[in-house]
Amino acid sequence: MSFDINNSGPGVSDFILLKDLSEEGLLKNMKQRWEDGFIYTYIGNVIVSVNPYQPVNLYSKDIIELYRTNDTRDLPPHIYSLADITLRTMKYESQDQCIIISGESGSGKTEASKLIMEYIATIAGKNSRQVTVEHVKDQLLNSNPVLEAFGNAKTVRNDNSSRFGKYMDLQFDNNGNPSGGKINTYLLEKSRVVTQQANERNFHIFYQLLNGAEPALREKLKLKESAKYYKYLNETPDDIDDTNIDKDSLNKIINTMNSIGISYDDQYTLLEGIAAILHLGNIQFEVDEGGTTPGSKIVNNAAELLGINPNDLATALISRSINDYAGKTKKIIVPLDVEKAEFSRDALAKALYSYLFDFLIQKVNDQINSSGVDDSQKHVIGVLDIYGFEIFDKNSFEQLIINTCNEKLHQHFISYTLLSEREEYKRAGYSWDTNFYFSNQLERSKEMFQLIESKDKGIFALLDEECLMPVPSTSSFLNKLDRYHINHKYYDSFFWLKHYAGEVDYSIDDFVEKNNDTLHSDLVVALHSSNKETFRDLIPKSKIAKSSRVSRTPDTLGMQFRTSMSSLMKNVTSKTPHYIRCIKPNTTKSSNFFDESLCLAQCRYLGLLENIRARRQLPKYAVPIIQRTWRSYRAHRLLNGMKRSVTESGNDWINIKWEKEPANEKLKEAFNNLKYIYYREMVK
Ligand SMILES: Nc1ncnc2c1ncn2[C@@H]1O[C@H](COP(=O)(O)OP(=O)(O)OP(=O)(O)O)[C@@H](O)[C@H]1O
Repeated sequence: MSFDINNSGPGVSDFILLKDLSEEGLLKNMKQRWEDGFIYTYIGNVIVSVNPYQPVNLYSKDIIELYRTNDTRDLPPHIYSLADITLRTMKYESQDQCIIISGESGSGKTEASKLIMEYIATIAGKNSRQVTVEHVKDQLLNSNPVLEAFGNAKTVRNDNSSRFGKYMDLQFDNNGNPSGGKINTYLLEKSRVVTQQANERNFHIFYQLLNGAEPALREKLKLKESAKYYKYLNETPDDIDDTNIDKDSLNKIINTMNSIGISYDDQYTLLEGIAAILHLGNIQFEVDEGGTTPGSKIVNNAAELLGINPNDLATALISRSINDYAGKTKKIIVPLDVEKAEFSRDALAKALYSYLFDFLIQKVNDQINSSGVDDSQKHVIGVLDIYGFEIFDKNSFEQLIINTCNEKLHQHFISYTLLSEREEYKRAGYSWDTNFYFSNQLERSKEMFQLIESKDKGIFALLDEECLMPVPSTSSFLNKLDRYHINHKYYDSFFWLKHYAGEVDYSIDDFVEKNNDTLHSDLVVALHSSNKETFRDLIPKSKIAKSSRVSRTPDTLGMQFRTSMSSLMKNVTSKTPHYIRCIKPNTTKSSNFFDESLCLAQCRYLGLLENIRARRQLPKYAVPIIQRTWRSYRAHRLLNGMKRSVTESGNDWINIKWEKEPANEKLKEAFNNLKYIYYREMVK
């Protein structure tokens, strides 16, 4: 289907106009539009996007130009419209903005974030110093394939699934021209480095390196040419299909790293680290008279690449110093059995990968962060592309973390977007009856966070407490959960949580292990003894400091998660939010099958129907939707507090009459440009 400026598609292009306000009505409209190639539909100023699973002719410079120069509400619903509003609001209100893209894996979040960036990069620099703008734009867009190589993987749900949350600030100078960007990442799925589910792959870069490296590079990194030789990669029967793609990809990645200014040395460090991880994965432990020993040749390979003395690496893998609490300040060395040594090895591989990932992000940021613009002169548009709610057959610690993060974003959506809007209407003198769904949801969120996060008896706190025990165990953790929460209405034993998006049965057996899954101090010390400065510098300073102390506070995964969540929420809540809700139409990546029950489940947990209902409760007079020009935009803001009444004009547009006319001429003129869409159905 090609883009037609005058065709907004079948059904209603804003769900608020639905005649049949029911789940059936919502799905019918969504299906009908999707089948005809209309993948976008509004709910007021939220965009619902349904993955087309095929190339669509909706994106081009010409179409961008249309959205830039027209009142976007006169055009078919489009992600460009949301990008345009965001950019204008940032410019004209001098306020930081944030676009939150949510939806489950494969629903199109990353594609949406790229489209937003393209739109902004294309139009933001109009009439400005073109060279700088082009540079920033290239840097921003080019960083994507590199981040995807290290942060994405093939999963059963998506061939190119982001296994991390990405928050990108697009920075602008005072004139609204892009001046740079900054990327923050969250919740990298480190466990994938050492194990993957059937038919899934490790992060792309491993295969790209193995299949794409020239013989000389492969020799330097001591790598064989196929994924099948590596334990961390060998669970993927369909790898062969991807070999050629991977081969080409490494060249592309290297070219892109060159183009965004990542030095040869830094690139080599990244690849050396990746190779070291592959060697680590092949280390097997045996038991002889002296206790556990690792296979020496492989240890040598990994140690050499990491610049560590092989004996130091081997010792750190097979033994561990622990705090002697009786003596308060002493550490004692305990040997590890094979299972624990394997655990240490995997912990090192995961930590190393996440350090390399952070290193890459820092290098990209060094290149895209705006220099020469002082912070007070910067405005930003943040784009958040993060995992959606997850319910699998087996839900582990990672799902608890991801789902808690989604609880936070859901709470933010309700409290910030809908309630703050209600307040705005109240201030303008209109009443908007309390919406029970939303007040209930807020109450529910409060209770849920009490259950999950409360400092003393919340789930994460109890888990940390368990991890501090001399012999932590799943059953003792479960007993604690039951003792404190068995009567909680969102909790049930063994252990089950009632999230806003559905009930999730968590497999608790490896929670303790996973929560404790951080690098033990001997491995930190070993890595820090590297004779290669870059590897030494990879380790966060706080880790190094902690490794030299006796500490009673565990540095658990849950704790790291809470810290990173609070920084994410701080970032998001300080900005004006805009929402894109992505829907995945089926699980087979098909462009012609709309799976109604799958879509319904997503509509439910995204709260789409309730969102529509809330919007329909807005005052029956008129709903200001969009601003035609800068002047009318400003007028809208200035006139917002004035009472107004409306008369029906017989079509979708209304005449508005202000009770008090604006005093000054300029405003009057602007006022005449002001356009309001009228929701006929809402006038009873
Ligand atoms: N607007 C679009 N036009 C065409 N194809 C699309 C569009 N959006 C998504 N797709 C297709 O769907 C695939 C999955 O989309 P995407 O990677 O953006 O999902 P995601 O929600 O980011 O998934 P994950 O959470 O696993 O990273 C894309 O690789 C692409 O093939």
